[in-house]
Amino acid sequence: MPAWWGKKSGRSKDSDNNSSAKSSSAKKGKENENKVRSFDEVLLRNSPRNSGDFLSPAGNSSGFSGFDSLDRGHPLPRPINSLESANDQGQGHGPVFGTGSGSVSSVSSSGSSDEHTPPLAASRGHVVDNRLSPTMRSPNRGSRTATSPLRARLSGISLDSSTGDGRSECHRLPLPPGSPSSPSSLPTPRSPNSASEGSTCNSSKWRKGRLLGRGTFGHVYLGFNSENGQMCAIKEVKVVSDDQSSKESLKQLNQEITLLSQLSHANIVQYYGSDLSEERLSVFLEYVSGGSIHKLLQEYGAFGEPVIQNYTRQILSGLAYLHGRNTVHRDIKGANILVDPNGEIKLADFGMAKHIAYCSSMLSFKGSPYWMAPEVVMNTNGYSLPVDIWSLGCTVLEMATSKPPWSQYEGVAAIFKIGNSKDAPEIPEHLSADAKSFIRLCLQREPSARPTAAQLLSHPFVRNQTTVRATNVNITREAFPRAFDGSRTPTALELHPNRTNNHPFDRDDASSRLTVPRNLLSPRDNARTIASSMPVSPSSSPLRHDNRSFFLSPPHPSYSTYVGHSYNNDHSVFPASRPNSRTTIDPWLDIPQFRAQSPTARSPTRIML
Ligand SMILES: Nc1ncnc2c1ncn2[C@@H]1O[C@H](COP(=O)(O)OP(=O)(O)OP(=O)(O)O)[C@@H](O)[C@H]1O
Repeated sequence: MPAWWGKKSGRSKDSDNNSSAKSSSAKKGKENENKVRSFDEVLLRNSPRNSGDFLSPAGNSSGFSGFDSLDRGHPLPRPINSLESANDQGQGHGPVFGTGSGSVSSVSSSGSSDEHTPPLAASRGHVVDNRLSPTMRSPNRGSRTATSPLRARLSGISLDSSTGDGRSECHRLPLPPGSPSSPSSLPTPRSPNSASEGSTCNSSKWRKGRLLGRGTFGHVYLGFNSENGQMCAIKEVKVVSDDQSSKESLKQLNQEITLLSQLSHANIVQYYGSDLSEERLSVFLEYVSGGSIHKLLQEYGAFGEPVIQNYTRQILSGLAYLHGRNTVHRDIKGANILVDPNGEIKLADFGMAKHIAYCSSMLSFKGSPYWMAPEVVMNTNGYSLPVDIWSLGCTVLEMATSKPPWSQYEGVAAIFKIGNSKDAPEIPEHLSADAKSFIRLCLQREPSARPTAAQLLSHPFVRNQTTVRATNVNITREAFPRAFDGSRTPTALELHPNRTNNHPFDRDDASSRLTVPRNLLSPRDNARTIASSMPVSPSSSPLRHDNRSFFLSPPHPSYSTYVGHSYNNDHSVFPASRPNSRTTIDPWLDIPQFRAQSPTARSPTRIML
């Protein structure tokens, strides 16, 4: 039985609260407690029952684990000043944080990420100070100041702007370029105090516009600032205190806030601020108008290889930055990667992301099945940053074919295929040798065999700058291909005539082979070897266990339909006997009714345990 299953099923509110109580004496001050409570009060006030639903047996008013994890947090590594380190190899563009300590990560040393959700970053009294607008970005982004919401709280500053009449508190939002108080005109990195003093209700200037998209945990709207003409994306979750789904959504969004507020990179969607009212939690993000890769694939079909190369390189750049901060995204897929009109890629949806502090692996079962790494599915030894590399490989295949690997199988069957079979996903013949090599490297079943994001940035498939620039021009000029045109993909030699074969990934160079890890030399053979050592018994699959508490999120209704059988403790439908029961599956088909279901309704494709 995979270790995670027993762990999850053994988890209780009590244990959460107990562990919370233990560490709280060491870490939590009275003021933090009060602030944590203040959010619970919002929940409780909104509860029709206003009962003790959110009270732990110990009398702790912790609504859900996300709000009391101050007790359990671990310091994040001090961010690197991007002025020193920014480059395209995944280094930061650089927030400068106010202090070097006191921050809290979302993962504890216990390795059970679910139990360690960060405190509500947007809880009352939190003034967000990350005011950079997209238009204000410059390569020198290290000069910006991003004040972590949590830092403000830990600094002991009361920024509580609650009016007591149900109005929301306000958080600083992007100001217009050239504004006297825009970041560029700020004399120095602002102290939390100055943030407090300068707090004005900018969020009221943002007017909610049309719906941009819906996710599992909320809706995303266009935001327009009628005073300065700026736009942003507003991600919203309703606060309904007695609703499990709402609590889960808030927890998720809170997690996203905590992580995003500490990131700043050209290929990661920029966090601007957040706003908590009696009714909803809103997160203000950089608006990326081109939509997701998934949407582009739906509209225009599979991408040509130069576009895939270009996008992959940018995704890698964002991942290298993220991984450099010991943070794993855990849900890399086309639907979570946005594209701006210039072809610039932005990683989005950090609801699943986790910071890995003191543990080298995690033991929860989260992600989107088709892009999920084998170690996540099997999860006997935990998993870490390489799960994103696997998902990247799946995303490259998705861009090349407009479908994720194993999309011919229904969700549970796909999971079985990923976790329990020896098969490698099919790689389209039309791709170049470099592309195939890149995908194989990512899709190695043994996580430690996968190169890191930073290493992959040197792979010939993505490393040629000229090609990237040329591709960007093409994207601007021709938008996206109607469909993959079947034309011959230029060979690596044609693309890189001056390339010298002196890199570890250059498979033809005999001398370089000597310095390359064995697992990088022959990825296919290696994957086969590794795959053959994977557990293949269905009995070891998480899918086989009773008392399952995971749920799947919407976008793959074929999965949902199937899951309808498999999540009601009916193990007779285990996919081993089902993979061929439906031959044509559209993994993208959207079934709106699933959106209305709570995560505990066990419908969707995203899995959380
Ligand atoms: N910054 C943004 N700019 C433009 N559109 C966005 C932005 N963020 C999200 N969207 C749109 O909203 C949709 C849902 O957003 P997102 O995936 O972040 O929500 P979610 O609830 O976390 O979704 P998921 O189901 O993947 O968890 C996206 O697919 C995209 O179309």
